[in-house]
Amino acid sequence: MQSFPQPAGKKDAKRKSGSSESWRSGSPNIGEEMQLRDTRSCAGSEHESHRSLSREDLCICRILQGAAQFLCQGHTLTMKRFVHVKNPYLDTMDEDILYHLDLGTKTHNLPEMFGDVKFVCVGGSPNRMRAFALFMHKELGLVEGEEDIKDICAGTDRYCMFKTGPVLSISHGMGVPSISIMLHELIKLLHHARCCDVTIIRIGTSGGIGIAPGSVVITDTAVDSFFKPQFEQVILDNVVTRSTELDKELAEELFNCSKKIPNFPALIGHTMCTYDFYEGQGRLDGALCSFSREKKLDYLKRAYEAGVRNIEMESTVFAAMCGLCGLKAAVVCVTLLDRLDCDQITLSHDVLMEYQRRPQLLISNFIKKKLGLCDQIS
Ligand SMILES: O=P(O)(O)O[C@@H]1C[C@H](O)[C@@H](CO)O1
Ligand SMILES: O=c1cc[nH]c(=O)[nH]1
Repeated sequence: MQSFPQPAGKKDAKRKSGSSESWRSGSPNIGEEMQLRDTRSCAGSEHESHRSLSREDLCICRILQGAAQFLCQGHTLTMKRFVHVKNPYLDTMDEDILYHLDLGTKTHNLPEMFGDVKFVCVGGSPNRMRAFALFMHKELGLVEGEEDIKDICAGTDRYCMFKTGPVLSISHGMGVPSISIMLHELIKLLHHARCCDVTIIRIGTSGGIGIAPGSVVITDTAVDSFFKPQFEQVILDNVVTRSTELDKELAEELFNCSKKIPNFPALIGHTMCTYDFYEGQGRLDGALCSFSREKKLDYLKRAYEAGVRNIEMESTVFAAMCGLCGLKAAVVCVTLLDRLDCDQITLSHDVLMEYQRRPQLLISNFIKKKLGLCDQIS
């Protein structure tokens, strides 16, 4: 059974313990969730319902009532969506060292360095993420020279990070453990920097199933090796199941964006995330293989029937963590081969580079559209 610690002096907000976490993107923190529920119950009779509420609850009620009045008067209320962490211990820490990023709350002015970040793009390879930052820099028409785009995490060789305008580009290495460490520190970084309305997109490579190599798959749902939309996180000696739903509206928006790029093969589908490139993805060419070609094809065909169009190694934990912390998230991966045809990646270097640039082009167009630079769509 999982129990969440409460920092001293904080309201004792108990959450249902268990192995499944249902709180999702944009939903309030554990404590906030309870306050809002109370708030809704006080809508009918102010006097009656306020009796059982604390001063904080009353305060929130008044803010919501004010907002409701504002809306009734015909105004549009835009709420900022902050990045939230779900760890009460963080508040009690004097300093937070983001070890693998070589950044910290005492050594760096994180709000000044990152406060304006609106788009975070992540991908496995450091070179790809550097290339993406340079490409974005040009596409945004920013004035400073390329040489100003330096690796912010140069003090460590674990990950690299580049910033151009409101876009942050970060490498995450290969596989769930590697991206998960990066995401813990990135999410804390965005939180410490008080970033709001952040969209995060993984731009990666993958193996396709039943689609032409070079296709760009925009993930609607990340699934595990059993085609389930979930990520199982082992916490102490418990398995906690987290949802891997991604933002469907964002996926649609990206798909619509892709239609405007000439000769751009893109589709929306499920993405399967595995813990291994070889046996885990049903390859016959690893150092170990204990299954037949028939078994492999049967598995991949069942994956296709379940809606899976590509396989990679990070999407489930990415979707789960971003969802829990209030980040609008998308996964956009190009396919390098059709796994129903082969296992080895035989693309020439040039073709591989061109394929890898496809998700970058789509995301660059999307970001420019969001920033109102539509006339500059490539
Ligand atoms: O973002 P990348 O291209 O690194 O994603 C996929 C999944 C694994 O990390 C890696 C395997 O080649 O590529
Ligand atoms: O087949 C592939 C290709 C790229 N990345 C993967 O995880 N699998």
